[in-house]
Amino acid sequence: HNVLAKLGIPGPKPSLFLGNILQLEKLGTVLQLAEWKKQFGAVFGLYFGRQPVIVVHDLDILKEVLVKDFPHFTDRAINVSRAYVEKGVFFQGGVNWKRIRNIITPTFSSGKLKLMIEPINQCSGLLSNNLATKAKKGETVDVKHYFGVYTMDVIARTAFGLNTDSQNNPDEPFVDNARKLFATAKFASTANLLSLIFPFLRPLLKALEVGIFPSGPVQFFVRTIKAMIEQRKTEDEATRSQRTDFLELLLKAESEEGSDTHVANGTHTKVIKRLTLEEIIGQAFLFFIAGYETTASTLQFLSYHLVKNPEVQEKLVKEIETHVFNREPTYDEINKLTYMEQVIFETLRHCPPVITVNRKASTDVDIKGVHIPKDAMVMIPIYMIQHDPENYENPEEFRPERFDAATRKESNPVTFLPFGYGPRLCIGMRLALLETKIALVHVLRRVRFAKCSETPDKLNFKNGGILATKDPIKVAVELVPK
Ligand code: HEM
Repeated sequence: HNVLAKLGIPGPKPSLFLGNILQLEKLGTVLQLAEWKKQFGAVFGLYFGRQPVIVVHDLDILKEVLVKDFPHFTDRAINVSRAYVEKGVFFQGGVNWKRIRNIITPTFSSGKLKLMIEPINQCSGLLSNNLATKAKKGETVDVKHYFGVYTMDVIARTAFGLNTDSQNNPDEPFVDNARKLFATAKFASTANLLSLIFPFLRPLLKALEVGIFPSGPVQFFVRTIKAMIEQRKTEDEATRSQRTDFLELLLKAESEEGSDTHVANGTHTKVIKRLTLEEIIGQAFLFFIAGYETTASTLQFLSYHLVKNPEVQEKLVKEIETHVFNREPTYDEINKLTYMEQVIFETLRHCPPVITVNRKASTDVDIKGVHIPKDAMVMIPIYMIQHDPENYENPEEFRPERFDAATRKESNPVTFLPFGYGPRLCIGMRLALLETKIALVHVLRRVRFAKCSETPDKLNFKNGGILATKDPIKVAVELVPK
């Protein structure tokens, strides 16, 4: 606990075993980080157990960490310790991260996304029908629930070719298990705390299969993915060649031949391009969890902002009416909805679903007078950066114009980080934007979001690394006359 002070990096006093974890848990990441920024400035240090963490708000330093010095900051400092899950590209580091990332990148190309338009339109059609039914009954809506079942259906169809009907089937196990995964996933789980305080316990915790994610839902997803893979292997060539989902692309990579040479610190390593079965399951699991919660949260916060800013909702509706006639939107039409993109970006600025991301230094690095020691974690406080009045004037106001083409051109890209930045940027970003836009086109043709007596005046966030409100966000939905 002297490491950072010796380097002249100020910060709150850590407690003996836990460091500063309990302070973050008690006040919540958003409020506690804001408090410390006021006290210690743009760069300060804390400890997760024994792990030194340098929290950086300085945009120049961040750019170096995320882009220019990325070779020294490729890894995240996250310990998931659970079979299959840890193989997901999000959790991998170094050579393995690069290999898996290269293999799965084509899965999210524009060509592949175009193939997903049809299933996403189908899921969005169901979503708008369900919201219209609620409107007819005059009932209020828990928006997270409706958008959560929508994003689960989208990911099940686009990633696995599964025709789940989470939107109409309240017992659909995918949604139930995904919800449990996030409701109980805790950074401050006993297992995680133990592994931070006593790093030598990590192999034992791994063997015992304990980590951030609860075991029941993880086992459900792993079992389901394994069964889907087995099923695919029994299908004939013709059936499989029709399949265009992510799982099929991952399975193709299982039989891929060839190798690449990876060069790091003057050492050449031969890297096999192929994915192992365990790695395929890891990626498939990751797509489920990454694709569900984040996009559902975005739609949830967006509808809340539309309720609070009716003029934005009307402008959005006008744009939809101008560009997308009364039928399923095409890929090109979706790309013309520039105001909608501004509204989505402003939502992601105001309410980034992921509050912070981290990078771990693989060697000692000096950036702008700050010495970052080997193995220290650099924390990128996304929420704070996007709410800093130096980066955005009156940051608490919802103003989509901040993202019009001219203003964006002038702005520093490191001030907008909802999908991260640099070579480890979110791989599903374009899919997330696409499904958000298609959902909005369908929904706003049928209903408008409006305030009800249960709509909160102010969002009240829970503790944790994912931005979630303490109480469900409820709004009214009003039917658009035909
Ligand atoms: C609005 C929705 C989403 C948000 C806000 C979001 C946010 C993020 C963030 C902040 C990161 C870390 C980036 C970094 O470290 O620089 C990330 C990584 C990732 N995301 Fe997303 N995400 C979203 C949707 C999706 C979807 C739909 C998928 C896939 C189905 C996905 C898959 C991934 C993967 C695989 C990574 C790990 C990339 C790597 O480590 O190389 N995300 N996402």
